[in-house]
This record gives sequence, C-alpha cells and structure tokens, in this order.
Amino acid sequence: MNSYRSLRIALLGAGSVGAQVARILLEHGDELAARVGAPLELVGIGVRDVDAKRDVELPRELLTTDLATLVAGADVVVELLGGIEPARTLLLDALAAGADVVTANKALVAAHGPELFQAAETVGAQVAYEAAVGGAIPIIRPLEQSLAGDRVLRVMGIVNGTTNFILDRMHTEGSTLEDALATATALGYAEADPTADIEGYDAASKATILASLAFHTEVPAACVHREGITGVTDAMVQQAERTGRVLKLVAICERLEGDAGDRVSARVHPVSLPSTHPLAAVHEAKNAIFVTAEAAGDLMFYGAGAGGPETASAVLGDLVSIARRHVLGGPGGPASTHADLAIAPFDEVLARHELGLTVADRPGVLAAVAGLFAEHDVSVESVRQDPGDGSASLVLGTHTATEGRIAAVLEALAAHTDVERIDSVIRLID
Ligand SMILES: NC(=O)c1ccc[n+]([C@@H]2O[C@H](COP(=O)([O-])OP(=O)(O)OC[C@H]3O[C@@H](n4cnc5c(N)ncnc54)[C@H](O)[C@@H]3O)[C@@H](O)[C@H]2O)c1
Ligand SMILES: N[C@@H](CCO)C(=O)O
Ligand code: NA
Repeated sequence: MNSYRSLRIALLGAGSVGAQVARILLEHGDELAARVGAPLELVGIGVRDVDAKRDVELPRELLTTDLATLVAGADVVVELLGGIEPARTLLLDALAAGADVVTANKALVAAHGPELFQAAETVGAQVAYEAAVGGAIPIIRPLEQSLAGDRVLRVMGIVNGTTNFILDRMHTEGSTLEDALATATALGYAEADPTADIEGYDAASKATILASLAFHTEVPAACVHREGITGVTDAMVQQAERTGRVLKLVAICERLEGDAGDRVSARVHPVSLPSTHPLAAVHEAKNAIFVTAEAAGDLMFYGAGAGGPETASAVLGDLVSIARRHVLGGPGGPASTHADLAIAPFDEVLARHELGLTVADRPGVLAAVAGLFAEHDVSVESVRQDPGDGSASLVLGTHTATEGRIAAVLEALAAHTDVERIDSVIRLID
C-alpha cells in the first residue's frame, strides 16, 4: 500500500443497509484498503439513538447523534438514512466542503439528483448511487460507463423487491397483500414507509434515475406515470393464472422515435405477462432489468434488488471506487444530460390492455360494449364471456392502443348503464 493518508468515512444511518455496511467495513477493512491504496477509517456512524437495539453489534464509541459534526470532518460521506431531509442538507453540506458522497437513497436522487450533481461538479467531488437502483445489481455503472458509447432504446424491468415479493407470494401461496408485505418488511426489503413500495413511488424514483441515465436527459420524477399494486385483487391474480400469465410491477423507460425528434417516456404499473416470459421467473425480492441498446442489443441484469447485506455490497463497491479516485486525484465527472430529449405525455404511450367487466346479461350488451371500443378507435382482439346470475363477466383483450384512447373507453364504460362494474384493468406484455 502506498503512503496516502487514511480516508475518513462518515456513515449516516445504521438500519438494514447501514449496519451491514459498517459490519463489512469493520470486518474487511484491510482488504478494501488494499484495493483503494489507502486505509479506510470509519470515523463515526450517525444514528438517532446510540442505545437502540441492533441486529449487528457496532462499536459504541463510533455512534453519534450529531450527524452535522460527523459530516463536517469526513472525506467520504455514506448516506443510508433514507428520506429527503435531513439527508439532502447533510449531503449538500458534505459536497460544499469537498467531500465525496455515496448514497442508496433513490427518493433523494430522483427528487434532488440535479442539485446534488451540480453541487458536486462545482467542487470536483463525486456522487455515487449504485445501490439506489436494483440493490446489489450493477446497473447504474453499466448505464453510465459501459454503455456510454451506445444509444439506449429501452430499459424495462422489475425494480422493486417488496412488490415483487408480494405479487410472487399472492401467485404461489395465495397470500394476501397485507401478509406478504409484513414478511417483506420483516426481511428488511420494504421502505421505512412501505407505501413507497406498494404505491409504486419507489419504482417510479428508480425509473426517473434509469431514464435520466439511459437517455442523457433530465427526466423529472413528476413526468413518470405511476401506478402501484394496491389495485391488484385476488381475482386479477386468478384471472392471469387462468390464461397462463403472471402479474408483475414493472418500470418501462423508452426512447420514442418521432418525425419531430425523439422523445422519452418513463412509467411504472402492473402488467400481465406470459409465464414463459423471462421476467415471470423473477421470484421473491429479486430484480431483473432488460436494457436494449442500438449496437449492444438486449442485455439482462438480474439479482438481489433489496436486502441489507446485498445492498451493502453495492454501497461498498461505490465507496471503494470513489476512494480510489480520491487517492489518484481528479474531479468527478458531470452528470450527462446533453441529449435533453422531450418527455412524451403518458396519453400517447402504446399498450395492449385486458379489461374485466361485469355487465348485464341480456341480448345486445356485448355489441354495445364492443361499440364503445370502436367509437374510441380501440380494436378488440379477444372476448371471453362467463354467464352469471343476471349478470355476466366479460374479459376483453385489446390490440395496441394509446393510453389516452383506453382511458376514454374506460370512462365510457363506467358511464354505460349495462356495465355494472369495471373489475380489472391490466396491461399485457407478450
Ligand atoms: N433495505 C433495502 O433493501 C434497500 C435497498 C436499496 C436501497 N435502500 C435505501 O437505503 C436507505 C436505507 O434503507 P434501510 O432499509 O437501511 O432503512 P432503515 O429504515 O432500516 O434504516 C435507516 C436508518 O436511518 C436512521 N435515521 C433516519 N433518519 C435519521 C436521522 N435524522 N438521524 C439519525 N438516524 C436517522 C433510522 O433510525 C434507521 O435506523 C434508504 O434510502 C433506502 O431506500 C434500501
Ligand atoms: N424497498 C426497496 C428497497 C430496494 O431499493 C425494494 O423493495 O426494492
Ligand atoms: Na444497483
């Protein structure tokens, strides 16, 4: 090892991920230091309560509740608190003082990434956030560096471990959403407020980050269409199974070619996909992300999308890489947003839908319902009808149509006297 001085590492947060980062750093510090070329000194761990019970025993003398002072003396700040504040202010202070930053906080990067990157660029510091998307899976660095010479066309995948765990348990064990969420929380997969997982906010934050990196364009979180899994019912799960399909929550980021210039779209919603689709084989809290690039073709990234030790792997990878550059010198690179593509409105995005309806069981109803689709220029591909007691269940599959047209059909169906209920709406992936 050369004679570079120790790098002072401040760790903020000792929860599921933070405690594992501290443990590995303390257990394997020598090995990591050898890779960096300088000792990595964990100078303190910022916590809420130094006496709190933790799964991992941490040296008491490292624990402090004074996060601001801890940050002020650090070369690298590793933020694993979650949430926007105080994480944002602490990291901006760290960057202003010239420290580098590692974070797993996708909510913060999605909402305030440009502000953090700008602050880093001003002082030549670095911000690394590999753990923010796909947990342990290397996906940020491949998009930022490995594919920097290519043109990414599409990024699609399962990016939230908690909702994948829940949907998987609903399919394989008939669990309720609530029971499966409780297990995912106990396993350390869920966010501190699990609404972020089940309502799709977490996946939407990740879609913002992926789309911004993939398309070299700032894609604000507000431009990502978001639907979670709270509308997924047991009946929808069973309906999917009857047709050899499974339900998954996916993020889709696309580059849409157009005569007036390319645009980008990012969205998160449940989909129904054939059980033979590669994403159908992604079980438990695993994540999988497909990247399609013009020259590279299809690439698939698969692995642990959540979990303390798994996510700690990505955090420490960032720490080693950032520390190496700290030792070698040279500023961090600016965020790449040169393409600055327009964002396509969600209404113009194309998809195939399957709608489940309960309708009055009398002659002419099927024709009336089909007429509503025709009126809005949506072509019906398949119809299945199961008679009931005075009412009938209809399942209609559409050809590809814009989201705007489907929304108009749904509005017309909801207003139609023969339509008792819209039971389910799910997008189909082939
Ligand atoms: N758990 C995962 O699988 C996972 C995976 C990828 C990314 N992340 C991200 O990593 C970050 C941490 O996640 P986690 O699962 O470890 O969360 P966690 O809730 O288990 O841990 C966060 C810790 O930070 C502490 N904390 C919060 N605010 C604080 C404050 N103001 N002062 C002192 N301590 C404070 C909390 O008390 C808690 O112990 C989040 O941004 C999360 O989105 C988590
Ligand atoms: N709550 C997140 C953690 C990983 O980012 C998930 O379930 O995917
Ligand atoms: Na990752």
